[in-house]
Amino acid sequence: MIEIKDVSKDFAGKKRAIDSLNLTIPDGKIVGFLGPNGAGKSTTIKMMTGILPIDDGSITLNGHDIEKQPLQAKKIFGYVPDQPDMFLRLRGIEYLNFIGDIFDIPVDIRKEQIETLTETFNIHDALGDYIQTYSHGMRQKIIVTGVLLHDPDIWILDEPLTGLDPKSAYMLKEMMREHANKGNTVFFSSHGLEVVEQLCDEVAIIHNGKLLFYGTLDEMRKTYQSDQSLEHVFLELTNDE
Ligand SMILES: Nc1ncnc2c1ncn2[C@@H]1O[C@H](COP(=O)(O)OP(=O)(O)OP(=O)(O)O)[C@@H](O)[C@H]1O
Repeated sequence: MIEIKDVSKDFAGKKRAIDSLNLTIPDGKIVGFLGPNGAGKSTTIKMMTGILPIDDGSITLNGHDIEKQPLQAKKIFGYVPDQPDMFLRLRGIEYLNFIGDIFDIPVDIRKEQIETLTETFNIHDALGDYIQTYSHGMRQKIIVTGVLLHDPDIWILDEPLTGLDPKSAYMLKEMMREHANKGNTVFFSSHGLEVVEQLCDEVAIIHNGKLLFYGTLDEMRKTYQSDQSLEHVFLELTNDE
């Protein structure tokens, strides 16, 4: 479970990026995080993962405060950033072994998992290459593989499906469902409303740093007395005019 309590964030000289955000993301569900460009999705995710400091409020992951207990909190989540341009000077296999080392994954289990996951995502043949030479989708897949390798309870994924080929996107969606069905937390941001409609148990919609809606799609339709698609309600909700 992720608990965001009264969180605010300001960047110097700009309007408030996140404004008193309260959101509890439960276990056992896939929760989609939606909002127009600049709404505050990545900023929220970066505060959840300890990349950005929180100005006001607090965030806990399975009870561990990300700022007060960063090591405990960081052990239990995996994060896929929206821009997977990291560790570019490492070869794919070096990156995965690095993840294996920091999370103490025994070498035999690690080897087997790397084999299976990279075959699934079709990047096995590129493991000896530098990440620098990977395409955007391949970079995403190596980071997703790293997350799956250490098998954290909580998955936090920032636009994980953007840039993935159809088979890899399908596999990742299946894995997300399986992970949630086991009682874990899956939270992901997306601009793909159809994917969210198809995959998520609940959605959170943010706009101008404020939460506009949180609940199931059925609840959303009831609240807004609409039998229309998520796209329709989303556009209505986030229309500033
Ligand atoms: N490092 C930063 N410095 C200054 N302003 C920032 C920084 N990061 C984000 N912002 C601002 O915070 C607001 C929220 O941005 P954020 O990246 O969280 O939006 P987003 O919902 O993830 O958008 P997108 O869908 O385009 O990825 C925007 O106004 C953005 O300009």
